[in-house]
Amino acid sequence: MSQDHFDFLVLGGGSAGYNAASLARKHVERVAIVDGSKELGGLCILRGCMPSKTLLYSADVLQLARESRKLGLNISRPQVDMAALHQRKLDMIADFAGHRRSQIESDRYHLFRQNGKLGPDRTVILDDGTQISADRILISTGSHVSVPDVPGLADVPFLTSDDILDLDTVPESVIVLGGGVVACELAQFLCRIGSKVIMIQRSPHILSDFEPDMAAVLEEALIDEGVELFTHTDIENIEPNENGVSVQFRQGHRAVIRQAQFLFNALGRKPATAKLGLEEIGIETRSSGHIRTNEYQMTSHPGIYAAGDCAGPHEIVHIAILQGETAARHSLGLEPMPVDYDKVLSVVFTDPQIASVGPSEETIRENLGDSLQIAEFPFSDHGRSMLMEARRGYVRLFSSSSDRKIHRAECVGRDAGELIHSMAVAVGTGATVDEIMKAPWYHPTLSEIWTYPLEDLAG
Ligand SMILES: Cc1cc2nc3c(=O)[nH]c(=O)nc-3n(C[C@H](O)[C@H](O)[C@H](O)COP(=O)(O)OP(=O)(O)OC[C@H]3O[C@@H](n4cnc5c(N)ncnc54)[C@H](O)[C@@H]3O)c2cc1C
Ligand SMILES: NC(=O)c1ccc[n+]([C@@H]2O[C@H](COP(=O)([O-])OP(=O)(O)OC[C@H]3O[C@@H](n4cnc5c(N)ncnc54)[C@H](O)[C@@H]3O)[C@@H](O)[C@H]2O)c1
Repeated sequence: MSQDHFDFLVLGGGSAGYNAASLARKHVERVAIVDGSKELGGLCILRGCMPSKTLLYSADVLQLARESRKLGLNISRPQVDMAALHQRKLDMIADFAGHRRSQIESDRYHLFRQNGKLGPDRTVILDDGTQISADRILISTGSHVSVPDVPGLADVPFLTSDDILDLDTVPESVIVLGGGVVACELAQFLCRIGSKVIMIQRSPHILSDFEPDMAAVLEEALIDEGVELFTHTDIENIEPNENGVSVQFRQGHRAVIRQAQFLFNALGRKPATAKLGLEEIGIETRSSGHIRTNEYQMTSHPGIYAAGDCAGPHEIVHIAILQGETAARHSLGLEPMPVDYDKVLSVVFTDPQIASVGPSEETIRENLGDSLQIAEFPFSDHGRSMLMEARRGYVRLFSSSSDRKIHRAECVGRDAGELIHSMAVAVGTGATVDEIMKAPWYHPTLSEIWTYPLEDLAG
């Protein structure tokens, strides 16, 4: 075998690519990782999940301290120390990234620190013109911030999530464009550290991919904390002014103008597929730019797979890893399970947190028809959440009178991202209400809240 030919090659060494390479390396000798980023580690570690959750956790503690009087405590003037917060984030990320870098740079892999594009016959052409090839290739190039066609947006300076995660001072005021996951998590963070935050969302409610009831709880919390929230808007113009930026928009018949020191573009991400030469070798993409794959992550080109944000349909790390590993397994003849999104698990790390598992409510209603049974319980009536003063939110279960399985679960409230996992086990394994009821539930825990809707469904 030639020195520049590999058994398995990943183009992009983030969550999808690295995990696919790691799995492939257990079965074949020559595995190549091609990644041209300034720093190795991928979005999740460097500019996504880990830095954002590091900062959000501190902001949650700050808020708890601010609300401590409710708990009979007197914590005077809690406030953020931005220099220390920023340094802690840098240290945390350096640690995670260092670990990943040592894995990728180990002699288990052949690492090429350049960007690449696809050539004919399963070749990859690196930036310096070198050509390498492989029996199997995984495209896992991730995504970048999108700049949609909003009037004026392309002509004004704006911050992205990368900039917010790297702040070492508190911005005086920020207009957040969008109401997706990034917008909600980071708008609350900005508000809690002391910025005046104005949020402008096009859809009728924030988190448009989530159920309206879930979003409503968070909207109320954001407004109570001081975020000025506009939903159902239509942006007409964005322009710079001497103090920063001004955004002109309509909300119904009302014309509104808001100004702030900074604009934060949180209008979503686009797959990083434009410069890969996909069209030239016949790899199909969707209108969104995502690479079209089947349930084994195979593209339209034999021997070439795609996984993670560049393939979609979800931009979530555990899905990127699952897709990458499925591609590696399939390409090596290891007969993986096909990837299906029926049991998709989502968590939004706001406060209250928002979490769900299973198909959307609309799909469940279609699938279950008259057999659908729904039961719910509010945090405001549950002993543990009451004593924690965590009264916002609810849990809701969707079952069927015919198979008695738990098909979907929703949780909005304190630690929802942890609480959802017991129901993720139920939905993931196809457990029935009666089977889950047999589990012991400790008193008084937050988890115990699930027993109320379970008992209702059990009749
Ligand atoms: C602010 C923020 C917070 C997030 N929080 C969460 C969270 O809490 N939980 C969660 O599940 N998800 C979260 N996500 C989403 C998650 O980070 C992504 O879904 C995930 O990291 C995508 O992994 P990936 O492997 O597809 O891409 P990436 O990790 O982006 O990896 C792609 C790699 O490919 C490289 N590359 C690109 N083009 C080329 C090329 N031509 N040649 C060679 N290399 C190339 C890039 O440099 C990069 O290293 C968050 C995202 C953001 C922006
Ligand atoms: N907790 C987590 O798991 C987590 C955290 C952060 C990000 N992520 C993932 O990262 C991805 C990116 O998140 P995001 O929030 O940047 O994107 P998103 O797609 O979730 O949200 C983008 C928002 O911008 C709005 N928008 C888009 N184009 C617009 C336009 N032209 N005019 C007005 N509004 C417009 C959309 O309606 C939406 O509300 C998501 O898929 C998300 O799953 C996950």
